[in-house]
Amino acid sequence: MSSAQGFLNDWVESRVGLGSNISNSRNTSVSYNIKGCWIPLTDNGGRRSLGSREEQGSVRCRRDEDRLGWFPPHFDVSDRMARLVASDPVFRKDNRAMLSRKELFKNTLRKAAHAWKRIIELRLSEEEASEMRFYVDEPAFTDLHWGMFVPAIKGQGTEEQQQKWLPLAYKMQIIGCYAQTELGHGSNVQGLETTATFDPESDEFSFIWWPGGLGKVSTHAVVYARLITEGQEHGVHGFIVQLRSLDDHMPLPGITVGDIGMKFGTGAYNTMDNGVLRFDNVRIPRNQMLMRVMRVTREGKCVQSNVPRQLIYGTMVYVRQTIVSDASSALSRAVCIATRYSAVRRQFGPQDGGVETQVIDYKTQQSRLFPLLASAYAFRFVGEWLKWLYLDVTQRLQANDFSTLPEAHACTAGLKSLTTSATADAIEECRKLCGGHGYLSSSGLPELFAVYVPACTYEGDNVVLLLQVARFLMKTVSQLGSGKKPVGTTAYMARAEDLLQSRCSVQKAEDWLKPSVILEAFEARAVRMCVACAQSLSKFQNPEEGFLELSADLVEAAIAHCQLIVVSKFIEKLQQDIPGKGVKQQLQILCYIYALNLLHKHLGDFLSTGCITPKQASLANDHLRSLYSKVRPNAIALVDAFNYTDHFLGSVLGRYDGNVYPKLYEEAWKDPLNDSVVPDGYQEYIRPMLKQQLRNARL
Ligand SMILES: CCCCCCCC/C=C\CCCCCCCCCCC/C=C/C(=O)SCCNC(=O)CCNC(=O)[C@H](O)C(C)(C)COP(=O)(O)OP(=O)(O)OC[C@H]1O[C@@H](n2cnc3c(N)ncnc32)[C@H](O)[C@@H]1OP(=O)(O)O
Ligand SMILES: Cc1cc2nc3c(=O)[nH]c(=O)nc-3n(C[C@H](O)[C@H](O)[C@H](O)COP(=O)(O)OP(=O)(O)OC[C@H]3O[C@@H](n4cnc5c(N)ncnc54)[C@H](O)[C@@H]3O)c2cc1C
Repeated sequence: MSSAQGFLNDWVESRVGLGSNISNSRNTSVSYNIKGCWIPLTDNGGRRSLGSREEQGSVRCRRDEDRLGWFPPHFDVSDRMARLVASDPVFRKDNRAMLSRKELFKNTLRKAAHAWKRIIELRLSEEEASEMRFYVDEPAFTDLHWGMFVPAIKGQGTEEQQQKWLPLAYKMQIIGCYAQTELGHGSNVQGLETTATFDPESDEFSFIWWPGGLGKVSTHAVVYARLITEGQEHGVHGFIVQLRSLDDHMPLPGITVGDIGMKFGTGAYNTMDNGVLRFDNVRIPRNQMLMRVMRVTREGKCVQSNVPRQLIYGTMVYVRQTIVSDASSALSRAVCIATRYSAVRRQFGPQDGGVETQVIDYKTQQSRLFPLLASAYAFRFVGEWLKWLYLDVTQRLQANDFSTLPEAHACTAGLKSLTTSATADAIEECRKLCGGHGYLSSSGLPELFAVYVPACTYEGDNVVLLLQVARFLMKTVSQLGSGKKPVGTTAYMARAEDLLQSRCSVQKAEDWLKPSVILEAFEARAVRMCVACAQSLSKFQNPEEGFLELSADLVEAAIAHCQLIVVSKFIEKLQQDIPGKGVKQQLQILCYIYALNLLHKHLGDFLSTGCITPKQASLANDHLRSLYSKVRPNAIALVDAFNYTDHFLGSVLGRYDGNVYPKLYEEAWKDPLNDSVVPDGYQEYIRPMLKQQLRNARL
């Protein structure tokens, strides 16, 4: 689909198939784009009060007003959508923490309906619509409709089923959710208790089920249940089930559906109607089972297709891939707030009464903040790469090549886990980096944290996902001697023998500036941890027992492997042509910071596996410290490059103009508690208490 074409028409008309599973696949490429472009710093136009040091930098983010040269196409779209949303009063940021659940939810419905109206009116492309959703910045039922319901039908439905359901879904004439998790089973999908029993008499299924899904909006769901025909079980499959009437939105007979109640935080993810659903002998036609993987005949016979069973999990692979890019967005947002505020905030300083020090100039602040800045870039690049990997695997699947599916599963699962855990921790760290004001709602950080943390759980608990990576790695190690060459992200394991013996060549701090040295240290660490786990596993008679016993070590090995992927994709990125004066050098510095900070944080792994010596670790740390000084002059430019509008950031501390204190003061007066000078409850509680004290004092 070209972005010039209308989003709605194009989606409806496009030929559906597994290969079109990625929403913005046509815009995906192996190369990377960053939102923003760089030119030598000239002046700051007097617009900002973020202190002075950053103005000494050699690079600076270009904003709309100084368009001069190269812009990645994605930047244009993203920038346009950011401004469209920011200038539309319907999309104004409510103070979500202050709204009741009902108001919150209704506001979300209003915004989602308005977004859809604008998408149609403006004939937005898929990429534009997706950017609009991003900047509206409110979790909504539409995420599940477009992000899971539609992909589930595309990935698991037959051509016929797609032709029937997708046009309805594309026009939003039906709204769907992804109903897989039960009260008692989430991670263990094969353990789902919901059953779909085929009844050959009536050509229908019946269900009993308890989901996490959409409690108030969806008319339809893809429900996952264990298929039973002729008294036999045939594993978990997806079924399209209508939940509510398309006339009056009432639940259909046999269906009990509602919201599961308030979740973590105020505002935050409570804009979403996560739901409870119960089926009592609900019957659906046979052809509403998604049958790409397995077909049930009119007589109730199961016919397996040539597509692997694992494709039933395909929607999760797709969404996990999108979650990695989202991690970079959430992280860059928090880092943008913390970095700008750190340049505004001054504490302590010269004893002679001179101006106090900007907190961003403290080495401790830099050592906490700059690795997070580096991670935001690292996750962006690995997210782009993962999109490419996903596109590649879907194209191969179309051609009946299933060989890269296990790797795609391991990469999406592992990187989803790594990036969401790091991002959730980073948002909280950014809050602390902003001191007391970071705890204010108006900093934007508390809500960002509350909205973001469930990403560590949904789409697969992060530990459960790392155990999937570990299984894949153990399989790879076990095949090393068999002549089967590891490929893709495990290709380095082919050099296992060398990597088990290798000695790090670093002798002085600058030696850590060689990408090959860094890569080899990370490869050696990952191989050694994997091989050590494999050796320990081999001592168990029962491998499953061994896997359970060693699971904590296996998770560590999986993390080492995933960190290697992120580091290597960052290094690969730097081998490409990167336009803009000084840009590549800055990215190089961030890449080293990302890698050396990981090395510092996981020193135990590197030392205990003998990959590096204590002396080399100390040199790495010396070098890391010196890199912070190189980032400092460009720190503000590096966060401006994310090109976030103040509307999107929703943070007084992260304002582009740095005008923090007057705005904090202004914001405080907006609180409903300040509507009256004397608070409600004064007469009832405070006055009697004060009078009592007075009486006691007189006695
Ligand atoms: C404002 C309005 C705008 C409107 C318009 C906007 C337009 C916008 C356009 C686009 C918007 C897009 C938005 C996207 C947004 C997305 C938002 C996301 C919100 C997320 C909400 C949350 C949803 C959920 O949580 S859904 C439920 C998720 N559940 C899980 O993740 C469960 C986790 N568990 C599992 O995955 C599995 O059970 C398991 C893998 C842990 C275990 O499986 P099991 O079979 O029991 O075990 P195992 O034996 O280990 O595995 C068997 C073999 O299968 C392989 N395998 C496992 N998983 C996969 C896989 N996924 N893919 C491939 N292969 C897999 C495994 O390796 C084994 O293989 P082997 O070879 O036999 O070893
Ligand atoms: C905000 C939100 C939105 C959601 N949206 C949806 C949705 O749209 N559709 C849907 O179907 N579901 C949805 N879910 C459900 C979500 O997918 C599950 O909660 C998730 O997959 C985790 O499963 P669980 O709750 O069973 O966790 P559990 O598996 O019960 O995890 C509990 C603990 O046990 C540990 N654990 C579990 N298994 C193992 C193991 N084998 N080895 C070691 N440790 C283990 C985990 O690490 C974790 O610490 C949503 C959840 C949230 C929070």
